[in-house]
Amino acid sequence: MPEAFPSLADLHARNPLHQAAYPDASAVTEVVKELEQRPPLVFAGECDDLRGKLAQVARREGFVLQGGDCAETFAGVTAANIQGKLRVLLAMAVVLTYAAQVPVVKIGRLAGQYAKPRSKDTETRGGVTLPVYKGDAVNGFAFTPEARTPDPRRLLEVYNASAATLNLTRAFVTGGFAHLAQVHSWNADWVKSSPVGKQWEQLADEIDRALAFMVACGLDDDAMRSVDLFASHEALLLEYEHALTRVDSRTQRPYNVSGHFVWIGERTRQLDGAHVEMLRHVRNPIGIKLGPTTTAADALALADRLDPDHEPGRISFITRMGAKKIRDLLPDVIEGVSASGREVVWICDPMHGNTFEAANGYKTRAFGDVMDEVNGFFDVHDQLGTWPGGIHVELTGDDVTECVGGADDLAEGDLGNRYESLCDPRLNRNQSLELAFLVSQRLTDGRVRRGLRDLEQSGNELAPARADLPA
Ligand SMILES: O=C[C@H](O)[C@H](O)COP(=O)(O)O
Ligand SMILES: C=C(OP(=O)(O)O)C(=O)O
Repeated sequence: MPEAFPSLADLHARNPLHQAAYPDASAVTEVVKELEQRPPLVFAGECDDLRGKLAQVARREGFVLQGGDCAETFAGVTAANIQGKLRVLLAMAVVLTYAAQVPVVKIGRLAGQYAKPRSKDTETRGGVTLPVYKGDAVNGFAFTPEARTPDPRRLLEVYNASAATLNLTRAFVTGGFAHLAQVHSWNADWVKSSPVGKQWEQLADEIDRALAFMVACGLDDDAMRSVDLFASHEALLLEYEHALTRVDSRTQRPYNVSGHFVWIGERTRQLDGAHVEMLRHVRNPIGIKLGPTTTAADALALADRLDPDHEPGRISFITRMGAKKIRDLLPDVIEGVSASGREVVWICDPMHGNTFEAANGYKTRAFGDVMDEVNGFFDVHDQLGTWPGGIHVELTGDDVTECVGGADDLAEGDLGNRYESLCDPRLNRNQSLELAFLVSQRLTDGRVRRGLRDLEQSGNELAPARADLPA
């Protein structure tokens, strides 16, 4: 008999971190009641489907691409903005699937990513101190006392914005927009002169030819019409996540129906904390961020608490150690978890350990550091013989200037041109696509190396000559 889902009061008794300090408790109660009446945003069966796909990834049969805004905004719920994000995610997925030949599990950081844990509770400008912006789910970005006061009614707007985003996303990915025959049109307005734009055009041409060949052979290309794209966000605000946890009529078990995949952040993953307690009861596949202080014992304790049954696909560890530290810190954590016999999904978040302040005051990340962390992630998995299961990236479909470097060589002086993130800097669409090409190269290298190893082990006579290829 599964344990009862804890009440909101039980969770609050654990002193949860990074919550909103609402001035009016009765308004919170009203909002929670209303949210509890709203229909689910996702279905339990879809969460099970994703758990199955993640189990395949853990078995080395796929790769996760998880990406989207650092912080979604209500103003950003427009067709153009959502389409832009989907185009870049789908393009990255095509690069990984076609170039690296791995099935890609696509998970958007979208339709719910509206709340942010912050380093400080307040912000001071010109001698005035106000509550810090904690995401549109909590308060407004404008630097006024009215905007910065947490307002629980914003949670209803989170629900509405997420529903609208999911609705359009479902229409895009199943209604023909994602058809592989459209790859050219997804990015028709991309700068063709940029190196990554040219690389994309070449790949799109190849895909066109491959599809034409399939059709000429009499094969149906209908399977290429639609794709699966799942929604994810950090399960941070207890009022929202709790109100959207429902008992599934098929299984009588609780599911968080605000997104298919929810994760616990680096700042709220305390073993006895409210977030771990809440998510240990739900059946969704869940992510856990692991920063540079994580030990193997921490990771194992979290896995034991959140996945006592060792259920395939249940747990994804999203590591974000920083480019300088990953090669030293990650091996112990992976070895400790692997030694326990667990098969988890390992995902690399190369963003959150690589943030710095530019000389002109912008919070930024360098594309070189992002790539260095991704390379470190692949290096460590190659050395240990474990599977690098995916990447988790903050990105946008627009031409923003928030991260420096990349093929277009953005400099710190360019950051002010188009810095739009309300929290952390995102890769723009060229940087995102460039990252996908580099990751696809690492996956291809790994495939070649594993193929050679298998060939060698099988005693095939071709093996000695091939084994001379670079390690
Ligand atoms: O996205 C992660 C955190 O919410 C973010 O990095 C916190 O930013 P801060 O350190 O500016 O508060
Ligand atoms: C807050 C985030 O990351 P982390 O918990 O890893 O700091 C995030 O991904 O938005």
